[in-house]
Amino acid sequence: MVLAAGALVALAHVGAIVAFCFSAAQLIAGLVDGRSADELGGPVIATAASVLARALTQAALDALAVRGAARVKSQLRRRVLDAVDARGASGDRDRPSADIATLIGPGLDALDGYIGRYLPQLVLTAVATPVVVGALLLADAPTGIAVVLTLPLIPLFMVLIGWATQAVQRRQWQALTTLSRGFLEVVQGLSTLMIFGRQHRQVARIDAVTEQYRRRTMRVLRVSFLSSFALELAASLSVAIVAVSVGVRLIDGVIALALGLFVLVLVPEAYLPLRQVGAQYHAAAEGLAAAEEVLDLLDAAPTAAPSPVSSVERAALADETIGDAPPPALRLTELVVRRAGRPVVDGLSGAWAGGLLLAVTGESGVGKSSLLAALRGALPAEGRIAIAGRSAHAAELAAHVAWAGQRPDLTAGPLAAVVALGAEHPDTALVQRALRLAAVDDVPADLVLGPGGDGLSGGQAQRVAIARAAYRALERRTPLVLLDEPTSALDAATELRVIAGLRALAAEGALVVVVTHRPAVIAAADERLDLQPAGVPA
Ligand SMILES: Nc1ncnc2c1ncn2[C@@H]1O[C@H](COP(=O)(O)OP(=O)(O)OP(=O)(O)O)[C@@H](O)[C@H]1O
Repeated sequence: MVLAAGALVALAHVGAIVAFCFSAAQLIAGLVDGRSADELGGPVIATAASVLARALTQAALDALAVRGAARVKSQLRRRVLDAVDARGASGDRDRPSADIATLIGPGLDALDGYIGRYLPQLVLTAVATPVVVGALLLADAPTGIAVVLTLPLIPLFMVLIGWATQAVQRRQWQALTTLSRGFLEVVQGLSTLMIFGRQHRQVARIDAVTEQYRRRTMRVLRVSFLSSFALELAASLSVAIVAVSVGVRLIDGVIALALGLFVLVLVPEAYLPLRQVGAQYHAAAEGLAAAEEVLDLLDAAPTAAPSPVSSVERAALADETIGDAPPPALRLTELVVRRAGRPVVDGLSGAWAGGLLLAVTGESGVGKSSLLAALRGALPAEGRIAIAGRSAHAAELAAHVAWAGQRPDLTAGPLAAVVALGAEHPDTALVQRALRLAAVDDVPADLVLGPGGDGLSGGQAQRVAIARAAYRALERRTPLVLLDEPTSALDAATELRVIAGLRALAAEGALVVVVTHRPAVIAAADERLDLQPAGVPA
């Protein structure tokens, strides 16, 4: 759509250029012939009008290009974010988050060059070159033929230069990615590095990567300048050939002055769009390297929301309405959860009623957090997950679940807003209740948390995260509450108070699933699910 509009405006633009060359040639020839001011009035007005039209159409072309680039970038950003979201907690060890941040930040910004300048220039060239060459052939066949013969030199140079450019641009892009990855790693691990007194070593590492990036950028600039020079040279030589032929024929009196001038002014316009395509190619190459990565990332993303339902389970999809007994809050049938292709939960089945505290135990790395991730729809799983008697697809699970992960991951803001995260109108009484259930009585109610829950101790942050899950569970009446090692940072007395709170939460009707290594939580649980390493019989 934008491209079609661009082609129309480009046609008007090239029309203005031809009109300008024609009227300017008429004007100059008229002046040389000593025509009167009255006779020259027409060409003056035509020249002024064509200059104005040229400027206006150029502005319109620029505006269309900027709008098109903004639209494509925002669509691509949204799709990349959706793709990252769809990967869920499965993570991607081949593509760290710093790479993704570079990709959707400076990477997609580099697409400006491709979409905002290169593509419009390509459209302009496709429209302008045939029109200008056609006009030249009509006006003066020998010049037209000379242009037709020399014009292919430019794309030839462009292809040769393009190969060299693409390689250096790609290496520059890789250097930028390495630089941001290294920088993010250092920033993330700065406190650890300082404890071990290794922070200064990182300076040299960042220095080295920055230096590499600088050298690669200079190489890109060198190639860019050299290629612009080569293209200019090719175009100038071609124009010179035509100019000499027109000059000789003017002296011989074979063509009129007005026609000769028209042809001479118009000839560079035949080469200009192609030359600019070459120049814009450099701006485009960096964006293309980024675009390739974006497309790779989108290709690698799961196309549809992963379904937890295997084909053999389709028959069992009907809602559970056996007798009058309430369906279990959670029923798992042959659940398989994979990490990096390897099943960590392999064929887990079971049913648990609401109102219970269920402790999920097992050795470190056995797959407890992965199970919770599957239950909240953040990790694709095979088999069947039924919540309150209804089979739930991965995309629906989050709505039935309240969750607190191993890390509190608190947001900044007043305590009540952090606890009532996502609620449009926080219920103050419910916030108080959630804070009591999570034993958060040592934090002032009016405390304003900094980024990442700054201002709280580790144990306090953990309890505020439990309160946040409790608020959601109470407000939305979620059948499932999932907590991943909620008491790992607590002293024994506080842990007992939190356990009492979790039991009270369960008494409201939810199934409270707690991943834990703590004996006190295991002892207080109504049921225990002890996960075994995949492949080992339970
Ligand atoms: N993002 C990931 N990509 C690939 N494999 C992963 C990823 N996260 C975890 N794993 C692997 O999956 C397995 C299960 O991890 P999980 O975090 O579920 O274990 P866990 O039982 O919760 O461990 P812990 O008690 O130590 O928290 C581990 O072997 C781990 O190496």
